[in-house]
Amino acid sequence: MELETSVYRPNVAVYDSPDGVEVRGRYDQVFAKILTRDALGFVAELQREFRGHVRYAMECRREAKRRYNSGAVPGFDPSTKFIRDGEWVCASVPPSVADRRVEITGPVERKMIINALNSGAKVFMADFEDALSPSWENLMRGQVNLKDAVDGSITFHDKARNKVYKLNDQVAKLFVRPRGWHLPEAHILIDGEPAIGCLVDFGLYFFHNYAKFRQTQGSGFGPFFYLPKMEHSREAKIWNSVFERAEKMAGIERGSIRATVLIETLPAVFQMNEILYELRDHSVGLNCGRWDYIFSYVKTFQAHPDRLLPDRVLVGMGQHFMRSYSDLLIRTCHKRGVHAMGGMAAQIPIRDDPKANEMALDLVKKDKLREVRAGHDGTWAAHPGLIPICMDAFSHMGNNPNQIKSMKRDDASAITEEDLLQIPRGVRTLEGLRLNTRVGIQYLAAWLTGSGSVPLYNLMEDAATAEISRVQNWQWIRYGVELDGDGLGVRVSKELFGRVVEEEMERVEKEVGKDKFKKGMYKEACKMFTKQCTAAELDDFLTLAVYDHIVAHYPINASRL
Ligand SMILES: CC(=O)SCCNC(=O)CCNC(=O)[C@H](O)C(C)(C)COP(=O)(O)OP(=O)(O)OC[C@H]1O[C@@H](n2cnc3c(N)ncnc32)[C@H](O)[C@@H]1OP(=O)(O)O
Ligand SMILES: O=CC(=O)O
Ligand SMILES: [Mg+2]
Repeated sequence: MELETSVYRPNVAVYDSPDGVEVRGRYDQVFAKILTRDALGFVAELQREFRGHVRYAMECRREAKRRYNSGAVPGFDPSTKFIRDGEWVCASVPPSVADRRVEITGPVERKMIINALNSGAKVFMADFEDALSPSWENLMRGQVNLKDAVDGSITFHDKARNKVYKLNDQVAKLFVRPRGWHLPEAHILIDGEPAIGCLVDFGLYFFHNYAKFRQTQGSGFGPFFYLPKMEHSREAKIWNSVFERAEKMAGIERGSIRATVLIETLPAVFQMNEILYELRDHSVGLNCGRWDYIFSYVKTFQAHPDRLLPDRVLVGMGQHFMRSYSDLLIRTCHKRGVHAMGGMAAQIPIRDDPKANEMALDLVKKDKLREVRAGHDGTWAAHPGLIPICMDAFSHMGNNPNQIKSMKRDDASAITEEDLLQIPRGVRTLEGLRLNTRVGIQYLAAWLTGSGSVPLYNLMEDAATAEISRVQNWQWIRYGVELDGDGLGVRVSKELFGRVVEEEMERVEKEVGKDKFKKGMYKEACKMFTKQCTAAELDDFLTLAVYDHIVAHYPINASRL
């Protein structure tokens, strides 16, 4: 089916919602096939059953933040030592996803979904999170697209190129990543309050697709999910209960749904066993979400001026704390019988510069070889052009679908709290401040206009990478960091940052061209980014702080005419 959403027409119709549910997003006949009374009813049930637990988990995050801001550091929890030391394993890996050596990721856009499923990767992670700007249009089109993808009918007509896209016979296995627990969905009110974003993403997708997915993709298992940005096993426990509730509603066997948790916050690295334990009947591994992990390191230590990061470009997987995190993740997953997935290299193919392209691809190759040799069972690719390189690197596994049994990494059991927290080495420079600024502003301008992942300076940028730019700037300004490089002892201040912003905006205008600059949301993004970087208190999430700017409520009075 070709997706043709109707043109905006106010006051024509409203969604058929159950009691207590109000949809405030634009009405569209195509969206109405997703926002059915029964599907909304299921989302409302999830919200009512779990909202108290989610509220408590978010309060615990705030309490942990208060402790870190008073000087504490995260560490292993003595009260759950029995879980870390215990000899339990997770449910066995479903055969349909035993081999996940290369996973492509991308937002839930129609053409991207078809391209990703056809890309030759083993898995496609369809993203409602880091790679998606969560506007009503993007979210609802995403749901429509996924439904068409699961039932195999998805097509896309690129009118400019007169090219029709449809699925190949062989496609990647689909995983879906809902938003993190912290994000609300302002277009759906349940009992008068905004719905929890991830329960909307999960609930609607599960409701419409579980039966078909299990038949055509999961060989009796599924659907499959990726779970982002958790900080504690209590959050994994909520997901486990959500899965059990969904399985009960669908009348399918407990343990059918499987999920890979991203370990992408610093507190979560101390909870990997506990997270797997909570999800042991529904787990299919952990993944090194390296970009959010770096963001989380800065955020966790926002009040620790003795733990500042060097320039963003220097915080790679070679830093001791990053290597320790990935090694311990491999060891933990393989001990528990599940996949230890690698992460995303930010390089993407560079079309107009063969030499630069060769260097970028070489960096990707090295990163993937490091992952497979360390014992990872698979990796992420941001672009179809990277899949051959990733496949080639993971051919190191030979004919084995994964390394769960063969790479135990017992040596990594010696990794300590100090290893995981070790301060990364490197310089802090004016160029680092400049790069953070021009990337952060351009990313935000794209996000405000509906794009959640963009190519900038030949790298993939998404919400996680932009967060690093924001929080690093904030921290450097907050502590008046002395910059390395010119021997002048220049310190970062609001005034210096103000000049950098002005100069970088001029540069951006030149680079994108006056016309695009004027028509885009660069000035608005600049204002918001500057405000965030200079705020007295660090906002927890950039996308949460600016979310109101992409909320578009359907005119309530018109809808009742
Ligand atoms: C930190 C994290 O969370 S990482 C995970 C989240 N981030 C992501 O998923 C990023 C995914 N990648 C992307 O969004 C894109 O590759 C970008 C924005 C980085 C680059 O996009 P572009 O510059 O438009 O790519 P480019 O022009 O080279 O695309 C060429 C073709 O590849 C396709 N393509 C590019 N990336 C993808 C992808 N990830 N999945 C499927 N198809 C893709 C394009 O649709 C295009 O197809 P076409 O030739 O049929 O028109
Ligand atoms: O989601 C992945 C990350 O690196 O962040
Ligand atoms: Mg992430």
